[in-house]
Amino acid sequence: MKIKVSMVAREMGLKAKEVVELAKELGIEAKVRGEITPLEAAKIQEYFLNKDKKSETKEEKTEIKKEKIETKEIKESKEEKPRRRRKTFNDLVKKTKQGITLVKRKEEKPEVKEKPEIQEVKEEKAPQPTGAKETKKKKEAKKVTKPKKEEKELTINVDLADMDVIEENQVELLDLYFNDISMKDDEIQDKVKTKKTITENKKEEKKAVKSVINRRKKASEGGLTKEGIKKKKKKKKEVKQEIIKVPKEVRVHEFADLIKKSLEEVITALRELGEERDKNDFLGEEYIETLAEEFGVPVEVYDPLAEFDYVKKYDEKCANSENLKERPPIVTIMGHVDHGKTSLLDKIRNSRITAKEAGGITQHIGAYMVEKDGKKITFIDTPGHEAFTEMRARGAQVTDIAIIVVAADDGVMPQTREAIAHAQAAEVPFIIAVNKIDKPDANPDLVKSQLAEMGITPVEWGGEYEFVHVSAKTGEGIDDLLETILMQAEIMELKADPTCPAKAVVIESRIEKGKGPVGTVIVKNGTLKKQDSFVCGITYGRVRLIIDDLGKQKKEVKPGEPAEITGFDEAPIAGDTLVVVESDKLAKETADKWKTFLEEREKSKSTKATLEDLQKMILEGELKKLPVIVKADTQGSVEAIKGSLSKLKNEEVKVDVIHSDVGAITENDVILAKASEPKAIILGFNVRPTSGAKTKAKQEGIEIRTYSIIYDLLDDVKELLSGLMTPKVKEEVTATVEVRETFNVPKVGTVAGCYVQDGVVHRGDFVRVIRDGVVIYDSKLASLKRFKDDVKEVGKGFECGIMIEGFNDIKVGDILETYQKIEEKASFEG
Ligand SMILES: Nc1nc2c(ncn2[C@@H]2O[C@H](COP(=O)(O)OP(=O)(O)OP(=O)(O)O)[C@@H](O)[C@H]2O)c(=O)[nH]1
Repeated sequence: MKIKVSMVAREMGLKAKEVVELAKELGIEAKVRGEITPLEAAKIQEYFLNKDKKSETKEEKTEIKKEKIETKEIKESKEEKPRRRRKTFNDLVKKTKQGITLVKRKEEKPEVKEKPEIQEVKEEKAPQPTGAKETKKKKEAKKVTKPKKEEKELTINVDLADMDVIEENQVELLDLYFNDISMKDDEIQDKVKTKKTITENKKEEKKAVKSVINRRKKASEGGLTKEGIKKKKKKKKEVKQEIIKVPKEVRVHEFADLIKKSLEEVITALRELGEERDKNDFLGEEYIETLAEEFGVPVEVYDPLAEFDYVKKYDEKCANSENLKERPPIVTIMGHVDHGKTSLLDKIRNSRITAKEAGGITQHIGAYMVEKDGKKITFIDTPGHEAFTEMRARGAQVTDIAIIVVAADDGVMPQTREAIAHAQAAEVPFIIAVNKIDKPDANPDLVKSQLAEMGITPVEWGGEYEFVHVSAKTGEGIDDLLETILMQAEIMELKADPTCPAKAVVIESRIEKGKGPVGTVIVKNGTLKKQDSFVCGITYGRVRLIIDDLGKQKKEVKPGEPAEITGFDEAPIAGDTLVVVESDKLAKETADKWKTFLEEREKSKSTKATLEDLQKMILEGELKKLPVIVKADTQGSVEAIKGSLSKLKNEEVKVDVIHSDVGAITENDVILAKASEPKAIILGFNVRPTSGAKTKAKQEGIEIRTYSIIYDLLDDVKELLSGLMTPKVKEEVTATVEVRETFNVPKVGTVAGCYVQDGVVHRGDFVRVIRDGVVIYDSKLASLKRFKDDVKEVGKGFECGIMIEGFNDIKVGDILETYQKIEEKASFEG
């Protein structure tokens, strides 16, 4: 990738001509309207900064140390360039998500506190290079990404070599002062994988639920309400009361039991908050807290998962590791049937064997490592996206980089699209390996244009995706592929701390005669050693044997490396995470707790339907989109449906097509739907699910809907979206009541003697107090009586006694307007 001189100039606050002159002084050839490499840009900038520094030093006539100068510059740049935008975490996320970008960010300097804001500059689209030039450019670009001593020595703080393509026409400079760039690699990885972190989701959930509660409580606002007084009084009592521990996921009836209230009381309290829930519904954390306050019961909400989640505990413990070291990338190969996935895996493995470990016997353990230019790469030996997504669905994402194999003589096929959808859904960057390039009818350009149509544009066409021409038969391009993988790994800065206890992911397992349960694991962090006690999902054990992919016994496994281990109590499940713990006892205890937790969670989830889940999520502000998978009989239908679905959106909800393709609904679609967060709904047009897909969908609680008329499909989706939208609340006035007398009842409050002028007053109605034509209070009826009896309703022309919740200042002559709130299902207009 090259950068326009004009753009470099703009970034430096100079004219292009001045940049050309600086370049000349450095012996770099540059033209005002020309382009330079990021490294050249970096050199120019450093040179310029140093020049500047010298002149400053002269002026001040003081010897200032280099670091000080840097700090000063930072401050100055902050003052001088207020337009600069600070690099945000989202930018980092964006960066890593976008497949291959071309350059590596440099080490940041954590001690520097000042952070200049970064300016976004527009880059004109690079012209599409052709032929030999194209290859040259690519090579040049690649060169820039390699760790160069020269680059490492640079002390400049804003480095154009750190430029990163963010959007097609944009180039952004990384802010090297941004402290978070020093985030541990695992953190970055984790954050990248889950676009929204759990904490973010929590915050949003809390915010959303709070806003629902606030909205619905609006009626009782405006002064010290009875509830408020109640709360204050009860708070005093709380001091003496025992704190009740309530699990985060609790049903209404379980909550009632825990706080020793009747189910009726809890349901009524919820209703008063505007929430219609039945006994089996789950309460959100916010409702638990609000209800507890209402009842004056001190509670402590705890997350049962946190107690059992050994992986989370491990991550917390090892989060601030200071011994991060580069680790090998973990690669999965995916693609259409017969496009050469297995052949490619074999070729890569054999090239390693023949070249390096001649005589070594390849052990098929489910993963293997190769070395290229002194760096290791781990390949997962099970090609295909099923295993990849199954693992993700189990919460473990082991793959760092995916290779999508496309046969050059066959082009993009359904499973190519599927594989891409799976990688994209998992936010795993991918490289396209255009295979069978040796074949006479190979047409790599066709593959490129087919993928470009899907938005997967090759780098040489100005896009972001690396395409590598390979032949699994002749071995052509394999080196290039490995180089590209390493380049991507470098961008991702995959790091781990080998000094920590190990965390590994199981990728395969089996029971072997004489050895017992055997599992292949890939270590994600720490070093796994013989005799380590571990927990692994619901199983546990102690590492007895470690065998590598060449069949050799080993004493330990380092981060990024695969190995087969024995010592499990039971066969582990692929996708489960193994974590080393202090003792066998703790390992067993943790595994048992995990098992209990999973069983409980399974029980509690079993009554929840997908749609209900979605609806609840949207009500709680968690969900803004309805994830769907579209399968249809022809490409034309797929496009038409996708086009129409994309238009179905409003400010609250929208459809998110996570995958679409021609053909029957398969088990893979179900797996993908399951791995989506939240689970996706599968829409079939003129196609049906296979029996395997039907069974799997039933097992996994995935909804499949099939249609033969597009309008029916769209109507149904609109209906679903309507169901997911927050219901509209309409007010309906029930009566107009005149206050004719007031009575002060000691310890009870003011009772208004009223006459119903119009309509019918109901117990439980809301009420507005109108004095001299102005609404002075909005609340609810606390009681409705005829003479001394509580009544359900009082009609026009009758007298009644009314008390208003939280309001005693009622006066003769006040008019009460009673009303009801009617929830109307929102209707999606689109
Ligand atoms: N000429 C040529 N043939 C290849 C190449 N790669 C694979 N093949 C052939 O293509 C066929 C399919 O290759 P596989 O490696 O089995 O393909 P796959 O994608 O693993 O297939 P499945 O495992 O069935 O999904 C085999 O006959 C291979 O010999 C290649 O680069 N060139």
